[in-house]
Amino acid sequence: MERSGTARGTAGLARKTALSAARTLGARSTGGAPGNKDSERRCGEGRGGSDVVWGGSDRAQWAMEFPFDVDALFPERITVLDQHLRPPARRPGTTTPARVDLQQQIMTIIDELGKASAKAQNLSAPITSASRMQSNRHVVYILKDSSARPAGKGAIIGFIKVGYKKLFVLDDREAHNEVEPLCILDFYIHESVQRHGHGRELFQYMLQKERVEPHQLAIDRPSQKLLKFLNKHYNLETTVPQVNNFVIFEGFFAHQHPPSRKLPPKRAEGDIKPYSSSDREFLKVAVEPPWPLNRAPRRATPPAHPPPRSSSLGNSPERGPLRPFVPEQELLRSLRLCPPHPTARLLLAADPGGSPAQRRRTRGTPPGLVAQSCCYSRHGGVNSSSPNIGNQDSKQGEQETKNRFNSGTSLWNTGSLRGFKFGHSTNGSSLIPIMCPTLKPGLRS
Ligand SMILES: CC(=O)SCCNC(=O)CCNC(=O)[C@H](O)C(C)(C)COP(=O)(O)OP(=O)(O)OC[C@H]1O[C@@H](n2cnc3c(N)ncnc32)[C@H](O)[C@@H]1OP(=O)(O)O
Repeated sequence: MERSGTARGTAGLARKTALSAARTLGARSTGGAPGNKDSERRCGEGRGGSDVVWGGSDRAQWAMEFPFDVDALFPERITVLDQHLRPPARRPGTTTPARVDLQQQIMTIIDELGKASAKAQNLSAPITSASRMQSNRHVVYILKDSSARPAGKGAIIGFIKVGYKKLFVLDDREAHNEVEPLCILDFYIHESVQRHGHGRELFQYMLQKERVEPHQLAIDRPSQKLLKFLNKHYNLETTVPQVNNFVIFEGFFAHQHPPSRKLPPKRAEGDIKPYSSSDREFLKVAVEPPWPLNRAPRRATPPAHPPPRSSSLGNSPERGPLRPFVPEQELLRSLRLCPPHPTARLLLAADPGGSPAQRRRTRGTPPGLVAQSCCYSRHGGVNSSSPNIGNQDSKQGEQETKNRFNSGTSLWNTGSLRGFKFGHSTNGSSLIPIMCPTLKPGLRS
């Protein structure tokens, strides 16, 4: 009996929430100082022309309303939630609904905040949701509006989500450092109350609770607004260029006390992971690389979404989408299995017999071919500028190349791609990489 009652309650709540979401992000953007109804006026300037109510009072508070009592759910002005999403202890004397209902309410709030934040940042999908919270060790700080009770239920102003992440960051001498700083992962204040100091209040509270200094933080793809915010309130301006999506500021390496844990010293370049996983990775565009790299197995299939953010400042956020790193051996294996590219076939057809010219070049391939510098081209194709062209009689080179790939056929250079040189066997059966000299972690689109 009780169960079905709870289920009905949850379904009712979900229905209400869905209705509400259809109106304005699941939570009604409503505001207005209590007792200030006369000065209220409706306007369509809110998000998506939603039912935002504007008030004329200086003390007017605006925020996100929910169809349940947010004020009772979150007794404190700022509530801290971890992956367990445990409802905070309620004020004495308040009726206590079933725990499952309270948790459902918390999940609704987080989901709606995540959607609102994504919309504010032009992200194709929320990076904050109840389910993502439950599956990560992140912490969310939620700021409620304690003064405005337009419907007697309180309202939510915004949130900040943080979490520790292992990152590979470059210092100002471009040395790699493996660290685990506290990262700002998502941050949002409702549009109607931005630039009222709420962001600072929340940020400051988080800094105190987490016991960190602003310069010790890493920021996951900060927006322009956040960069300005950090500059204004914390004098954070000069960034240390990175090859991943995180932004760190000058001073990050100055104090290596916790929570930024410096891990063992610089490794050989090849051992360093090419990027540090951002919470926004899953939003990235699946940029199809030219064949044959597009045949390489991927660890994750990124959804085909538009770029996660259009406006970002600094070095790291402006970089193009990163792709999951394909281990070298895996890549080589898959490349050997790849069928020849149609263009390669055409070239071969136009230049029958694997092209004597090509063969001559191949014969001239010196041993140095396998250690040329990387000359990445998105378009691949024939690399006529190869410094190897013209060295025709180096049998030693040919032999070395043959031995390297056990192919038994001669190779000609068809181009280079992301640190790999590609050669095509003269029987046209496969395009294979003939070098991978300096697979630099940072050299991505
Ligand atoms: C890792 C990430 O989470 S990146 C995503 C960050 N979030 C967003 O961009 C979502 C949209 N923006 C927001 O939610 C808010 O503007 C926040 C969270 C960035 C800041 O919260 P606020 O309550 O507005 O900040 P607060 O009032 O304390 O400080 C205001 C300062 O922030 C900066 N700022 C806030 N809004 C803007 C804006 N629209 N344009 C430029 N700067 C802005 C300015 O420095 C501003 O000072 P100013 O008004 O004197 O110019």
